[in-house]
Amino acid sequence: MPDTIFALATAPGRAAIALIRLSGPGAGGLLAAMAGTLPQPRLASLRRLRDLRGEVLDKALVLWFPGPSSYTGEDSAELHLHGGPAVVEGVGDALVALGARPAEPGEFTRRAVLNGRMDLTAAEGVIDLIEAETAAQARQALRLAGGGLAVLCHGWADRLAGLLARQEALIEFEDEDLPGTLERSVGEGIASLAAEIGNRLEADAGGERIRTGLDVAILGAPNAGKSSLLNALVGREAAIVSARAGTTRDIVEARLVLAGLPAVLADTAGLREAADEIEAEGVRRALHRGEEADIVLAVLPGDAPPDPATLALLERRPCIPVVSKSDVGSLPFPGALRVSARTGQGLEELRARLEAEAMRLAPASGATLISRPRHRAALRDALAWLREAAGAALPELRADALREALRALGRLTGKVGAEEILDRVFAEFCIGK
Ligand SMILES: Nc1nc2c(ncn2[C@@H]2O[C@H](COP(=O)(O)OP(=O)(O)OP(=O)(O)O)[C@@H](O)[C@H]2O)c(=O)[nH]1
Ligand SMILES: [K+]
Ligand SMILES: [Mg+2]
Repeated sequence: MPDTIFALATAPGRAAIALIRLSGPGAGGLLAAMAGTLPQPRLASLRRLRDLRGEVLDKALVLWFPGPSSYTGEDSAELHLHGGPAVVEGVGDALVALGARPAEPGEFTRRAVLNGRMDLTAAEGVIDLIEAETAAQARQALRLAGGGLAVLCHGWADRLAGLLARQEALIEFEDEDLPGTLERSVGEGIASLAAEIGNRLEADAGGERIRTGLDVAILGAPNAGKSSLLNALVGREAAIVSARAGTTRDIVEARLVLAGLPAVLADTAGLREAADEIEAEGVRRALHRGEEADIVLAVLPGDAPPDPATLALLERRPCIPVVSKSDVGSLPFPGALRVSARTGQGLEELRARLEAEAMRLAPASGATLISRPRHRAALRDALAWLREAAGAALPELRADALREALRALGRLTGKVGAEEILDRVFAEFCIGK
């Protein structure tokens, strides 16, 4: 029998209200012991809560959610306490004395998954919703938490199971006169399923970026005005600016939101022949960041000829060329945006360009469901096995491949290999959820 667990579900510290949740077979007994009697299910009741000695701990709103129609699927309760640390501690102590134990991070949602109240992808949506910093992220998380991916996967798994059953019939009754249409229909079923999964993978290409946000890097020669540009874009003095070349030696990060997506804007050390090992490390970090970033701003000072290192960078990867210091010079450069951190000229256009790029990389329509590498890997696996099944030379091999495709979908929804995958997923959770 599972333990009865409890946790503070609201943020710790002083607040108007602190919410403690309870879940497990002992939840009803605990609630009755503290509140006198069990209140009516799902109706808020005002009760005095007492400890084992009968001492009043708080006057609180309590809710009773008998299983299985609760968040976790178990008997559960909520205590809406006055939000002082002493009240919360007193109630926690009383719950422990009555036999409950503090919950592990994510343990409530984990129980919900184990009790079939939601699948693993919906649980991930719950974490994402808690972590969401922008509207686009929240929309994506809500769709996931609402079972958007789960419903798709269950539909695919059902069809796959049907195909597998027909394929097995083909094997079992090989000598009998099964209609050739059966074999053909299995083949067609595999092809249409593969096409659907493939389309979804393609349509959701930017889904992971919506969840993780975008990486934007500013690169260019020393004194090109990179740090000034960072500060101008984020509207504060995040990086040190000076007339001395080589001011920035390490990466300086600042956050901003682009078209509803969180982004990290990274200022880097100027690209140059380094004079010592610290400078060399700075340049190495800059170049590395430039390779990894989703978007690179290649800054060329408007009052000097373009430098070879920045030109080489522009050759190597797609960048947005930016001519800086447009108030003092206007180097002609094809396709470049002209900006001045000093006068603010061109900053609006640069921002618009960044937003357009962000939308191209991660369509923030909220229509995406694939939001993690785990989702993509499992669907790619399922797709690879479907293709294997389509090309299989023997009926037995085709059945094996279909079984593997079904397992891949099962890993995605948490039906297969649950424990270890659950551990990994719930490691991200906070306590009380
Ligand atoms: N006139 C003018 N000067 C600018 C502008 N932007 C930067 N500067 C000046 O250019 C010099 C270098 O600016 P930084 O922002 O430190 O340049 P950086 O590329 O970060 O330099 P390093 O970190 O040393 O590589 C400073 O003296 C700035 O005041 C601008 O838009 N117009
Ligand atoms: K500088
Ligand atoms: Mg700098």
